[in-house]
Amino acid sequence: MIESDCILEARGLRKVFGGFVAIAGVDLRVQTGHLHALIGPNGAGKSTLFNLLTKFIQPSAGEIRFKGQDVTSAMPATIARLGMVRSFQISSVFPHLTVYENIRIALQAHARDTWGFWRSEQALHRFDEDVHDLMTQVGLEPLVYTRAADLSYGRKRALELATTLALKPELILLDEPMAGMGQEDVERTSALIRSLARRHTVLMVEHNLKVVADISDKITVLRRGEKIAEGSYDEVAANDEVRSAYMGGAHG
Ligand SMILES: Nc1ncnc2c1ncn2[C@@H]1O[C@H](COP(=O)(O)OP(=O)(O)OP(=O)(O)O)[C@@H](O)[C@H]1O
Repeated sequence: MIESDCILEARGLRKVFGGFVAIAGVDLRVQTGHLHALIGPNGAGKSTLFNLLTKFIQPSAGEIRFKGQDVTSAMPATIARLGMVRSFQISSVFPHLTVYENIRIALQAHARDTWGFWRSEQALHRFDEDVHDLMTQVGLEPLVYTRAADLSYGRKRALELATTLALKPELILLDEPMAGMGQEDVERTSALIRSLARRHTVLMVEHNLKVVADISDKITVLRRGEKIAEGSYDEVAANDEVRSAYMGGAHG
């Protein structure tokens, strides 16, 4: 049985690619309200585990439960409807539309999915409050009429996050949210993710260990498809196996 404080649980997850064991029977528990990071050296299996959890690929063995429900065979769209949403992959930003329009379209898409209406201009104003709320949450309020194409890289990611939040997720999955960012954007984005984690559970794969140290509640460390450590940053950083995995020259 799954305890109620655990929003996502994987048991014995295994993925074999043509004889190569990429994930070798991993157990993972993501606690409700946590910002949980998945780290490990290159080739450790982070992306594979992430793709398994978000149902982009099917496990060779094992079980995945979201809010107690078995989603091992569910499609990505199904788990998204249940409240587990992967950002930066599912959400799409339209470059020629403004920040406001992009967020409103995401809200419309979600509403249509749920209710099957919202067509008239008048009805669109029903979204104004939610658009405003989401823009505020991700710090894009001053850029309401800026086209997505004209935003900095970090701001674009903030917009993508807003369109993810429009889907009303309970669990947000972030795949290397800081990838390709300069220092200023990294600082802004990590503060943003930390603030989102006050209202949502977040599971992220992230290479930037400073960010992971600064904002995570719990960290799972993978190496060669196996979980080698789990706990707070201080706990995993003190683990001999983790230290030797990172001293092997690979980065986080
Ligand atoms: N589709 C696939 N077919 C065959 N092997 C794969 C496939 N996907 C991943 N692998 C292998 O599984 C192992 C784990 O890869 P994965 O990309 O999950 O690691 P990672 O921890 O995300 O690495 P990185 O930090 O470099 O992104 C690697 O050895 C990789 O070559």
